[in-house]
Amino acid sequence: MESANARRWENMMAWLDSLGVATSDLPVECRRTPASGNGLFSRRSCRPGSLLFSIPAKVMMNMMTLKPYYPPQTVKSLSAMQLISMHLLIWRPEGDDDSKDVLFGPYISTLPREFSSHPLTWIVWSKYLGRPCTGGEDISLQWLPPSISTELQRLYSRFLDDWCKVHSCMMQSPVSLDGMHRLAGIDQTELVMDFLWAWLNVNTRCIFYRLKSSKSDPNNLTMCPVLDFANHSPDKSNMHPSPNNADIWNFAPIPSIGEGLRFFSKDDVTIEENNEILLKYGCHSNKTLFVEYGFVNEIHDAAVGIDGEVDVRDVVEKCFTDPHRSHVVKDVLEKEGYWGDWVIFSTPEYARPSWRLTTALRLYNLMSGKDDIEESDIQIWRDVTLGKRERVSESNERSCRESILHICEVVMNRAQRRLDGLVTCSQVQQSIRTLWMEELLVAQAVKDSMCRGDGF
Ligand SMILES: C[S@@+](CC[C@H](N)C(=O)[O-])C[C@H]1O[C@@H](n2cnc3c(N)ncnc32)[C@H](O)[C@@H]1O
Repeated sequence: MESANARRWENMMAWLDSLGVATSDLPVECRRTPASGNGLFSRRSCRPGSLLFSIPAKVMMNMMTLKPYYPPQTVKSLSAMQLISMHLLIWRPEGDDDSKDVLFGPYISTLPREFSSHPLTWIVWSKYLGRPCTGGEDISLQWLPPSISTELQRLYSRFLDDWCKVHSCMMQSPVSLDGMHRLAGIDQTELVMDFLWAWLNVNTRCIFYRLKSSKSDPNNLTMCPVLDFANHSPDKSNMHPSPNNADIWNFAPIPSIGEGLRFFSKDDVTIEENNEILLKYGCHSNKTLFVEYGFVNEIHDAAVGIDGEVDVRDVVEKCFTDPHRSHVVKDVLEKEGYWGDWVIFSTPEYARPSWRLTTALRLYNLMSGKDDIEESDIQIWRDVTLGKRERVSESNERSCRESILHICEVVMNRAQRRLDGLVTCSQVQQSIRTLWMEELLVAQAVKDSMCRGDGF
């Protein structure tokens, strides 16, 4: 590990020790990985189901541990995401220095110092600075598949909403922390860039942590030292958190900051010395991984078929060429809850359009050649959606199959063109290639399935 990283890790260990967390015998440590930044590695062999490390509640950064240090109206008006991001904004380390936060400084100092390879950075740079991101990848946002761009715009809106909220909150009820002096001297654009750094740290590192009485409360999240060095693997994860009482009994934790978290090796896995400790962040698509975390799962063996999906909404909307028919179809689909979220997907076992996509195409094709749609026709279509009948008609099914084939052709052609154009390959470009490759392979698999006459 580079010396700065090693020193920051050691400082965090000393800080944890000072707060009563025994770290001298910790079986894990931070090391540099070839392609995933820092990672967590085992210092010795760990038996299946053994405790790897415990993180007490008081060293986690979340709404409850930050609450005592901010005015009540600030805490009340901000979400957990916003409050933690604001705290990081205030205490962002300057240059290569350590964070001056007396509460969480040694932890904050271990966080990544920049996010130039994260796609949200490219969008914020282009909007605020009017130029591509430097010091990282000169990647044009135009290279991204359309559904990724749409999702990235949504992330950008979330980021902007949080920034507006934090900014107005800091204006209305100024926080009297020493760290505010640093912010007073910087301009607005720099401030947004600092908030971007803070927000991306929270968004890429926060985990679910029960703090509220409702399980689905969005404020049930925390930053967790040590754990947040763990990288993701979809199929080789060897660690899991153990549920605590609040999770098991489904109530807000006592005490209010929670009981902390304990992490175990999986019951069927022996972790050998020097193995990387990996978590599964969730069953996320590559679209989500790329937009939220800035990386993708590699495609390992395309020959056996891939687990993948392609959001084809933009292609479908372009297929809806007849403006009158499209308008009526959109109306019905919106009313019945079937507008958008249309994907084709594949697994090694099968490939097909999603039910929502098939449902939309059935309705569109039902209207083929008609100026208007009869309620009785809609009822037939509705009966299919409700499982009361299998199909609208044989010819409607054939037209849908043709529409799906057309969608696959469009997706394959544009993916191939993009892949031909993306020749130089940095790590970021490799991720973008993987996104296009997934589009190509999934569309090919769905096309093959349609040509074979498989049901959908
Ligand atoms: C919780 S942090 C993990 C620690 C992080 N690697 C670091 O250097 O601090 C999550 C971030 O790690 C990186 N990451 C995690 N798993 C990865 C993987 N399988 N491949 C590439 N990058 C990964 C991504 O940048 C992601 O946003």
